[in-house]
Amino acid sequence: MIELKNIRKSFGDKEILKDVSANMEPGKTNLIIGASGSGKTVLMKCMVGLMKVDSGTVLYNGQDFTAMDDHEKKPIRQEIGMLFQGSALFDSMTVEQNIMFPLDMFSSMSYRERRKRMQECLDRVELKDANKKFPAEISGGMKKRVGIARAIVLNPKYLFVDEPNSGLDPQTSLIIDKLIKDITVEYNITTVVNTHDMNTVMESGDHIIYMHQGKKQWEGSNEDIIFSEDKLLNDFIFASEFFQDIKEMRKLEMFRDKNWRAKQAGGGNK
Ligand SMILES: Nc1ncnc2c1ncn2[C@@H]1O[C@H](COP(=O)(O)OP(=O)(O)OP(=O)(O)O)[C@@H](O)[C@H]1O
Repeated sequence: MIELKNIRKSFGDKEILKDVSANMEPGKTNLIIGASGSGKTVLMKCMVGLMKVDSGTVLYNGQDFTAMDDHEKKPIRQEIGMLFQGSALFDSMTVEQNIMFPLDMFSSMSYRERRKRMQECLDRVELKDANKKFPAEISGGMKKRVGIARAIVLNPKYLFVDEPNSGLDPQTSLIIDKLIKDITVEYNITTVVNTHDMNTVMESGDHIIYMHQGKKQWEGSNEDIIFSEDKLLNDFIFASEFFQDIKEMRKLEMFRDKNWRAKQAGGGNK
C-alpha cells in the first residue's frame, strides 16, 4: 500500500499539488486521471521520489519515504518497477539484454538464474521469438511488453506506469491494459497508472483518482464512475454524447446484473 498524506508541491508561486491525500491499494490498478496540466505526472514523480514534496508524506507500507535520505530509500526503490512513456528501452541492446539489465545491476542471482528469470518474464508477457531482436525491429505493442517484462523482472511490490497506451492502437491498448491488470492481481502489486485513455478507465479502473487543477476531485472505481454526480468528473469523462450514451448503457447493464445488485444490497460497493 502507498499512502499519500496532504501532499503539496509548488514551482515558484504556482501551486501544482494542493493538499492531495489518497491510498494506492495492493493488487489493484490505481489510475490517476485528469486533464492535461492537472498535476498527474508531478504527483507520480513525488511518489517515486523523482521530485521532492514541499510538505506532506508518502508512505510505503507504513514507512515514511519522504523523510528518508537516498541511502534509506534504496531498499524501497528496489521494490519499485517503472514503465515510462515510449517504453524507454535501450536501443543498442536486444530484448533479452534489456530485460537482463536490472538483474545484472541489482540482483545477486547467478548468471543461470538471471537468464531463467528473464525468460520467465518474457514468457509471462507472451513475447515469443523476440529474444535476439533489437527495439527498432519490434512493434510498439511488443516494446510495451518488453517494458513490462523489464519492470517486473525484480519482482516489484510497486509498479508505476506512465501513459501505457500512448502511440498504441485501441486493440493493442486493451491487450496491454489487461496484461498490466492481470500481473497486478497475480503478484499482488500496488500498481499506479497515469492515463488519458478512457478505455483504460472503464476496463481497468479498480481504483481511480481524478485530479482537477492540482486537487483530488474524486475517487472511486469504474463502477462508481457510472453513478457519480460529480459534475467536473462527468464533464471530463463523459464529455461527448457518445460516452454519455455508453454511460447510460453501462448503467442499465449493471442494474440487470444480478451479482451486481446483490453486491449493492450487501453493501459490497463503496
Ligand atoms: N519541473 C517543473 N518546473 C515547473 N513547472 C512544472 C514542472 N513540472 C511540471 N510543471 C507544471 O506543473 C503542472 C502540472 O504538470 P503535470 O506534468 O503534472 O501535468 P499532467 O496532469 O501530467 O499533464 P499531461 O496529462 O499533459 O501529462 C503544469 O502546469 C506544468 O507546467
